[in-house]
Amino acid sequence: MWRRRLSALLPRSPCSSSAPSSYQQQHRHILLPTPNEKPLAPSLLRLFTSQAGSDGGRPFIAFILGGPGSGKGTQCTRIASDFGFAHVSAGDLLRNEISSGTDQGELILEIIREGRIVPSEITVELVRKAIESTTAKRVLIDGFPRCEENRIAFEKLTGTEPDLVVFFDCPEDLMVKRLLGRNQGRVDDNIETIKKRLKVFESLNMPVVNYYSSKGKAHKINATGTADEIFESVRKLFSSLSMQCPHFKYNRQ
Ligand SMILES: Nc1ncnc2c1ncn2[C@@H]1O[C@H](COP(=O)(O)OP(=O)(O)OP(=O)(O)O)[C@@H](O)[C@H]1O
Ligand SMILES: O=c1ccn([C@@H]2O[C@H](COP(=O)(O)O)[C@@H](O)[C@H]2O)c(=O)[nH]1
Ligand SMILES: [Mg+2]
Repeated sequence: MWRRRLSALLPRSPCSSSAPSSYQQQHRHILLPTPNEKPLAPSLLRLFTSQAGSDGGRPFIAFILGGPGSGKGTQCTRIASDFGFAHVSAGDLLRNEISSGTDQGELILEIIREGRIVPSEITVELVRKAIESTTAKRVLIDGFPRCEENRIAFEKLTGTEPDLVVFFDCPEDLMVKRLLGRNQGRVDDNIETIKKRLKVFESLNMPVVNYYSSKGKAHKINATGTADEIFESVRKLFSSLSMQCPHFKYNRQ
């Protein structure tokens, strides 16, 4: 199931930047709010009573989405530690390819430097391998899918959809401030590339968030405030899953 040929499955339209689609405009309003210890909506509850994460099946998969600098990586580290998830960062997988000097490393570096999206053939395969090689029962996929083409390619190749999508909602000015202060030597943390990444986020990443919202899978988290404050909302969301869903057991093994 995880090993279908990706090139045959890719949709025709590439992940290229464009103005927000009418689909995007129409669906922005339907994100689910963060639960405040309230019961999950029936549509979400159905998702979490599936067999994902149970013995013998595939792991429980959560896509973690949000703009550049919205705090995905920061929050994923905490979720992984408190709720027993493996943390797969698509950006880190791509950066590993660059530092390993693989054939595709140079192409990936050029694309990341320009704030564009790496072809699905490359990223989906890296993400698939990472999921397949983990023994964890719960996996966070941080920063993927980046566009509808990525999403469709992943779903076709793996024959699966995420069980949960978390969207970190953050104003642009705050994201820019955080990125400029990150100081990790990333080639894309400069104002020119950041502006491009923000455009790509609006035009190509948001349609993915909106797609999963329309399917009742996406939870929006307010990503302003301190990392501790944001994690409090995150903790409520993941705790509510564990209370209501028999297959989402997060006690450390
Ligand atoms: N709530 C917060 N308040 C202040 N700074 C934060 C907060 N969350 C994260 N940061 C800092 O902002 C920077 C970006 O955070 P992080 O790397 O988690 O974002 P990201 O969404 O993973 O970004 P990217 O998409 O570029 O990988 C980091 O330096 C991080 O320490
Ligand atoms: O699925 C993905 C994930 C990332 N990229 C490229 O990498 C950079 C950095 O990603 P971060 O998640 O911010 O670490 C991103 O701007 C893209 O250029 C990608 O193409 N596809
Ligand atoms: Mg990150």
